[in-house]
Amino acid sequence: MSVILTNQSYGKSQVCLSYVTRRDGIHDFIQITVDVALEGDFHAAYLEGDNSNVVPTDTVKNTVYAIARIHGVESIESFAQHLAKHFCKTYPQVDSTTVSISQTLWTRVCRDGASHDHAFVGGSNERNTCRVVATNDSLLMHSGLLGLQVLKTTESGFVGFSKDQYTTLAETTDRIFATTITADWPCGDPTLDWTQIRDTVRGCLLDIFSNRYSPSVQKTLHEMAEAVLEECPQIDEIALKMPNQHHIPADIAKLGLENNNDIFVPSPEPFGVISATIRRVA
Ligand SMILES: O=c1[nH]c(=O)c2[nH]c(=O)[nH]c2[nH]1
Repeated sequence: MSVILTNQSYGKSQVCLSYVTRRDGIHDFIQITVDVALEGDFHAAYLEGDNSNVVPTDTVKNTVYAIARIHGVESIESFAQHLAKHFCKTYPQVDSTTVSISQTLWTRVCRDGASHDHAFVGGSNERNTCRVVATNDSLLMHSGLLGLQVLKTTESGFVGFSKDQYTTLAETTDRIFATTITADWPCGDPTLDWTQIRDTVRGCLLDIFSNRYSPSVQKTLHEMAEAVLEECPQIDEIALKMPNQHHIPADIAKLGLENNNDIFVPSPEPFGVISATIRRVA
């Protein structure tokens, strides 16, 4: 039988690192999980068992910590950039390196308006994300966030949809809207303040979600993306994914009781999946 190796990459996943910055007794804390994938001239390892070009994934893991020591972790984007460039610069057999980072969020403890110097609160599933793809002469960067879980108890409806013999969904102009937002946007310019841009994006997403009537997840998603592109001239495109996490009115009529639109069954599955990419046109 004749076969062909059409593509290959390898690396290390889920490398966890925590990083403390100390400035005048005030500490910052960043916790990240890093995935690194290398592409390049590794064919001989697959085809002949020749490992001479293979940078062990164990070395890849160690390099994550070494680059943190050398360059620091000022932002996930700057760290991903240093790490991705390192493999391309160091190993001629590496054509391209993809570094994906997910940041676990810790917020400073605040009491009576004062932020604590070195104590933080965690616990949310929200993550900041980035993905960098580097070669020796190109750099592709994306920033993002995921796990931003939001819900509103009114100002959402869904009417006028297509109906056929299988449609049972009732029209409503007052329903619960719950979703967990994933957002991803290209952010190639190395002069950008990625952290500040992410804060603005997050603010726009929450503002539109909270303060505009939603005739569908689709329309709200589009309005959220439009607001981001309007507020952030540095971003030309944003991809959003917003599952529709249904809270279905409980059928208590069969119990002889009336549902006043206040008793719901949270329904984790199945769930609607709504996603789109919206781009600025000149
Ligand atoms: O906002 C919505 N969009 C849909 O496409 C859809 N489909 C559905 O059953 N409920 C909803 N809600």
